[in-house]
Amino acid sequence: MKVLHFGAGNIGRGFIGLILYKSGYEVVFADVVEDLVKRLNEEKGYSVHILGTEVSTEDVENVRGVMLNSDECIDEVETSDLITTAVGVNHLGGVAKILAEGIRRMMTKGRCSPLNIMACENALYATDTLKGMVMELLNEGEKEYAEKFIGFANVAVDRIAPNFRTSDMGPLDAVVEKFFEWDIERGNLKTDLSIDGAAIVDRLSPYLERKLFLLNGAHAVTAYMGYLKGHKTIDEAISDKEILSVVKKAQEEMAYGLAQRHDAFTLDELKEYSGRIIDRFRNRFLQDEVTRVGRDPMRKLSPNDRLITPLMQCVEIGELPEALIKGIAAALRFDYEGDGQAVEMQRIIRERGVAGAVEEICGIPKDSPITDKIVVEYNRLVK
Ligand SMILES: NC(=O)c1ccc[n+]([C@@H]2O[C@H](COP(=O)([O-])OP(=O)(O)OC[C@H]3O[C@@H](n4cnc5c(N)ncnc54)[C@H](O)[C@@H]3O)[C@@H](O)[C@H]2O)c1
Ligand SMILES: O=P(O)(O)OC[C@@H](O)[C@@H](O)[C@H](O)[C@H](O)CO
Repeated sequence: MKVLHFGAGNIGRGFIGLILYKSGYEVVFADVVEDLVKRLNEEKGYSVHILGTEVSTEDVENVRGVMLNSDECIDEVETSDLITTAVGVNHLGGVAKILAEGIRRMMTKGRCSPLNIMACENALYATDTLKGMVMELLNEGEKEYAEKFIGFANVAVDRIAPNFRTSDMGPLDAVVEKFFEWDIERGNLKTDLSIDGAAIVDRLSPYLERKLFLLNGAHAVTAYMGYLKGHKTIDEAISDKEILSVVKKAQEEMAYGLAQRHDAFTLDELKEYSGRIIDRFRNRFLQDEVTRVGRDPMRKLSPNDRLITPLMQCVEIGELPEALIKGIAAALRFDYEGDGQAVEMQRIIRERGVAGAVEEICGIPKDSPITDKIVVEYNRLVK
């Protein structure tokens, strides 16, 4: 069994590559960084360091690398049993082009064995997004072939994989926390999957929303408030009592909205889940930077992501989530110069004002009472 995984970054190597290797897959990585691909082919393996109060190491062996836009990569698509991605949702377009070429090649060669594809990105229904992009590139006959043989399954993936490395780690080594969760939507798989530790679920949306809002939404609030107060890492930020109280309150607000929408979890279960997330943020061994967790603020503030979707869910049921709004205001103040989207967002704020930026980035009308509230909080926050 072979998996082609797009994106040999933190989560690609530290989570997806490791789990699939342990489940018996031969792992091939596709990436856009030449040095990384070269190193994967030279070293053929790496270690994953699992850091917490207990420390352990697991090895991944027999790996290879291919460049994204290469004929070799299209061949790997054609001969893979499984394809996964962790490239960042904004980079799925480049992957879609190669997948379309690969599917064309599968069809030409008469391949009749199914292929499952999963986009392991932090976004709502990223695999549906990828499928849409691939289908746009196929003709009618190819689309029919894809519908028959390619399973596009949405997933929720969870494991914190920071940028932190120590000097005794190899250049390909990855760092992760011990906890992980991988939920896969059953209905869109074309063939059974056996991945150690992954759960195949009938209804993915409650799991996906729970993870994206209560973990990633809370993570973002921690990062943006932490950045404003000069904290460098997530564990440092969450140990700040003022930040902790806003993050916990924001989780409560989002959980309330979630519980109204899904009967999969009770409010108490969501509360317990939220508490476990906070404990994970406290992991000081990960040294997870607030600038990594806050990266791409315009993506995180977009209408279908971790902050604005739960905000609008609360508004729909007549609630105005004060703490979440504070987190959103803090996100708008993220001006880290090492982040292209932060720089662009600050340009928009300078040119259009905060309300104009909320309209452009978050999709909330400029003259809405929600925007007014965000602007008030923005003005209250001082760096
Ligand atoms: N790090 C985490 O804790 C974590 C956990 C769960 C999910 N995720 C999600 O996984 C994705 C990757 O995150 P990460 O932290 O590993 O980022 P990362 O920057 O460490 O890795 C991304 C990798 O993708 C490569 N890449 C970019 N565009 C590509 C393309 N078109 N084709 C192939 N490779 C490409 C980059 O060169 C890089 O090696 C994101 O969507 C993120 O939200 C991250
Ligand atoms: O990867 P992003 O930029 O969407 O979000 C940053 C973090 O919240 C994220 O990477 C978490 O560490 C991860 O989702 C944990 O499962």
